[in-house]
Amino acid sequence: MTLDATRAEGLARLADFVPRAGRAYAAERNLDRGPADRTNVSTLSPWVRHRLVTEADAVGAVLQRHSLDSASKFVQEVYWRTYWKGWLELRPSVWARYAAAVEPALTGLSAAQRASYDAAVTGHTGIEGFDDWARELVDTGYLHNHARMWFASIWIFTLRLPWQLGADFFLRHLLDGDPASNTLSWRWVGGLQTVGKTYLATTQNIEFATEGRFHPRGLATHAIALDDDAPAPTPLAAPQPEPLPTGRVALLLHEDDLNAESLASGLEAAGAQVVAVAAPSAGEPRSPLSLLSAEGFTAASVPEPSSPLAVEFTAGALADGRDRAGAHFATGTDALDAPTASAVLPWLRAHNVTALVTPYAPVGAVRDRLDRLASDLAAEGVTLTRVLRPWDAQAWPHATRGFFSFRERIPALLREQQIR
Ligand SMILES: Cc1cc2nc3c(=O)[nH]c(=O)nc-3n(C[C@H](O)[C@H](O)[C@H](O)COP(=O)(O)OP(=O)(O)OC[C@H]3O[C@@H](n4cnc5c(N)ncnc54)[C@H](O)[C@@H]3O)c2cc1C
Repeated sequence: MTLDATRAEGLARLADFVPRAGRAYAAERNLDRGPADRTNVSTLSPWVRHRLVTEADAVGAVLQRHSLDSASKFVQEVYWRTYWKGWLELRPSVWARYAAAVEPALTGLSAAQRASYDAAVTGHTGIEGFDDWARELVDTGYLHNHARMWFASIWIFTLRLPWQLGADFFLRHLLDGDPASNTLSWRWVGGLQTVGKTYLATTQNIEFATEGRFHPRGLATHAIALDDDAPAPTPLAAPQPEPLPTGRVALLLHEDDLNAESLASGLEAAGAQVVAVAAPSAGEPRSPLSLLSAEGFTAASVPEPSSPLAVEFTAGALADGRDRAGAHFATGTDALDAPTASAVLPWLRAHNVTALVTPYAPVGAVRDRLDRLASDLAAEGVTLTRVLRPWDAQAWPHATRGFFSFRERIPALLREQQIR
């Protein structure tokens, strides 16, 4: 994986992948041929995760070349991301419970479990494939979807380690580490997401889909769904677009949405004039354990509480998003130490602005941070308006049930987006 965290690189990868996004993707996407050959998948997720490339960019480019019928698998995969984001948005307590469970899961490990955990995250369990994926994840920041499923299944059902710690390990190291896709996929493997349905990794499937590279022995032969201490909550109402401010506004970017250019027409139509652009110079702590580690919690002394690759990728993405927005709005740009009131207020005063806009951040660490910022700024008479993207506003209300009912909406959602 290159670490070029720019929209230009993401679009170049998308253009390269488009010819393979139709029937070839549908036929071959489930094969994990290893890090040297990723041509059967797009590897776009780190760019999409930060919206250096938007979901509309990816689906739009593919449907320029292929019919929806032949590219249906690719389009559905992109909509899995949208679905997971929407599902969590309607049930924010699932994120809060996961985040709160990580520290007790770590401190509650017995000595034998801690040894097993340390072996798992450093690739020393002796389980063929699993150890290779642990090292590949740390070395490259990427794993094929099936390797993620096998890894999570072996973590939960063979090693019997708490799923929350595996999810944290992924979140720290994946360049595409994403609160919704990661947390809910781990829950899905463990049988918490779709009641009674688990995912069991088998030697046969791994051997087949890795084209014989791995033949792990001693895997669990049963996958009994994990117990949930609280069933999935009733979905909340989906967020609605807020009225946008008029006149001079400052734009604060963050790592969850670095495509301010595509929000510009909505801002302009509302009469908002962007006169200053800023973004933090670094992303939020990658995971609940990274956050604890940053706060000095010693039991969080896990190997690499913040993956240097992921930290670097996010910082690069923030700089690229900031520069492009500055060029688009023809304003100066600033890099803030952090999106806190103590950094934001002097910046706003320097530009003589009291209205701040930011792309809507879905449930996760950035959202937690922006909620604190909004309340601190309100006390100073500054409003923070979150700009909800039509892509999310149109799709999220349908994430009330399972993916299979959500996916029925895809053709209508594409029409609303005026894609095809
Ligand atoms: C345990 C587990 C953890 C995961 N954690 C993450 C995560 O933190 N961040 C993340 O972006 N994805 C996560 N995924 C989903 C999926 O594995 C990755 O999105 C995909 O492998 C990215 O590789 P790609 O870009 O080559 O995908 P492609 O196959 O080329 O798919 C195209 C795009 O569709 C989206 N996509 C594909 N599959 C999924 C999926 N199952 N769920 C959501 N979006 C999908 C991604 O944006 C991806 O870039 C996880 C899956 C599992 C099983």
